[in-house]
Amino acid sequence: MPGRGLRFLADRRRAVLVLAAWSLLESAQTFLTGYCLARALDAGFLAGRTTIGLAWLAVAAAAAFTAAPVVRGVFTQLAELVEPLRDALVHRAVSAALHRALADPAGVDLKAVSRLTQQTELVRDGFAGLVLTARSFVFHSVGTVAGLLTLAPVLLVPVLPPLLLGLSLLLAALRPMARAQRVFLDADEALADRASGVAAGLRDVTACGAGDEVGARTGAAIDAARRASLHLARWAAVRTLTLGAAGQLPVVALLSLAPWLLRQGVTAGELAGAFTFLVQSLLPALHTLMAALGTAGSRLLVVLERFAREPVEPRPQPPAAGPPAAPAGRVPRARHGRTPPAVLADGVSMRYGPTALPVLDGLDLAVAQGEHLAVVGPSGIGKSTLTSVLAGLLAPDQGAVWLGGTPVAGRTARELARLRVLIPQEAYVFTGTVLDNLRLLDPAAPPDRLLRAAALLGAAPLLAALGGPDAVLDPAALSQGQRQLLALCRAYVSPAPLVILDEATCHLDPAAEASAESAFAARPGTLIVVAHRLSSARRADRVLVLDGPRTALGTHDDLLRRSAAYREMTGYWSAVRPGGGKGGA
Ligand SMILES: Nc1ncnc2c1ncn2[C@@H]1O[C@H](COP(=O)(O)OP(=O)(O)OP(=O)(O)O)[C@@H](O)[C@H]1O
Repeated sequence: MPGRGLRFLADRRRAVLVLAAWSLLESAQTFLTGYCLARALDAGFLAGRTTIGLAWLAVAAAAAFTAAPVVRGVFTQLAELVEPLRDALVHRAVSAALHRALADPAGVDLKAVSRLTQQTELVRDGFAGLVLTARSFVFHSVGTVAGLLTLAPVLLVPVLPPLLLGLSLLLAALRPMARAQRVFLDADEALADRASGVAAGLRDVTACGAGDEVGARTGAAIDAARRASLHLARWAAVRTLTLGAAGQLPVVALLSLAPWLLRQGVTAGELAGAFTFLVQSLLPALHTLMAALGTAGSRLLVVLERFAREPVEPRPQPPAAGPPAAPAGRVPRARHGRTPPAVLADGVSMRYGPTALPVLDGLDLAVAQGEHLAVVGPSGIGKSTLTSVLAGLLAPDQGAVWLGGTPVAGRTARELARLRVLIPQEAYVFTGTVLDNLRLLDPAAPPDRLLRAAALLGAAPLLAALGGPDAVLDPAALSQGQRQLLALCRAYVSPAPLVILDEATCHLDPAAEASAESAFAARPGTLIVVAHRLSSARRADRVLVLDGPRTALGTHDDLLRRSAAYREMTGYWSAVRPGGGKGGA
């Protein structure tokens, strides 16, 4: 990074030199301010020659009047340095976003917007601030040292040692300060990612009964952010100490050694001039430099690192989730026998408010152990509401639900997790290894079982693309389909006998969806799928058509004969996509 920075400045040598020339004029001003005051006192006012004193002050005032053109010159040259940097960053951010979009057309790179706007502006402001303050400090120091040397070289004795000590301390603290800032930003981002991941997958987390586990992981992220923030605050204190050493100590030393300096032949005017150099020029310049280094500097470093990490070449495309090598054949399923049904809903009604129309109105449903049921219906009719009620996430206003003969009412999240697993559309994936993600619902599951499940569900190529089972996942880097595949693997190995997929395959392509559903159908247990493609409904043993008063239950062929709602729906699906899809893949 420093190498690239130097190369950037070397390419703009002319702007740097002109900026240095303007800055030299600024240090001449610094020099004149203290020097004229010393002469005004010694040769003028203290010698009883008021006119000469006033004349020296007039020279200092004239020097101050040149400040405006100097500042204008400085800022013009600063723009010559800063704007090309901004253009280069925008170019880089756009290229990276386009390449990312080409690599994953379904993915939405929200960070690109931040890089284009906020992060680019952060770099621009931070870089401009640093150049401005660093340059100002260097030239004010040159002006101060030149002034002290001209007035009386012995004045450097109290000033130079604390100044050099403070600056060395600051230089030594820069790296650890930047590290602390980087750790803080990383921890902060990790916390934000985790919080947004949990928020997006809250239904998944609740449905899985993984609240404690996710709470512990989120708590750990909060602790890490708190520790990083404290560490950063300690370095801010060190920065203040270095400011004290470099800026205030020379003033204290100058005042303390004043009697000795007077004995060395330093005049009162020279002492006042030296004091002016320190208090009016060096100290403010040092103060702004420290502030810029402490805040803008470390932020700049971190944001620039982000830009540098961003690939501007197309990334290798992760393989699409393909079908598993050989989906196992259907396990023979017990039909309604003496065993209790896997799912029994008895007169279930559900409305979202006292005055709202019921979404479910006296629904009766029995799903046999081992059965595969598809639920279809127009958007907003209540399919997700039904899955939530069956999974025990929503308590019905009337009626009751039993899973395998156990009433769901009053069960804890852990108890429910043993009875069923519900995978919604928004899959929850967290920063952790691939295996940790897969065994969220069964922490004791051996790795080979997890990998077998992944292979069955067609997720093996994805796992390989992610870097293997022990690779650490970045949830933000995963597409919706990839997240869904991981959540499906997790559900597959769950010990729950009932799996409910609420459009949990909607981001997979039809082939991947078919193999995932076949794998679930072959899994011992019962499967309920909210279908969003005709093909998905056709694969099921029975189909529940949710459509208010036209609600019907039967096999695909049976429903085609007797349910107008089902015929309309299949007609719509076929018209939208002859292959049977409703879209969304
Ligand atoms: N938390 C809620 N509060 C109030 N109304 C809700 C809530 N959740 C769902 N609804 C309403 O209940 C109805 C059924 O919603 P639900 O999500 O169950 O339908 P859906 O068939 O799954 O829809 P889609 O296919 O679009 O996902 C809709 O009118 C919806 O607006």
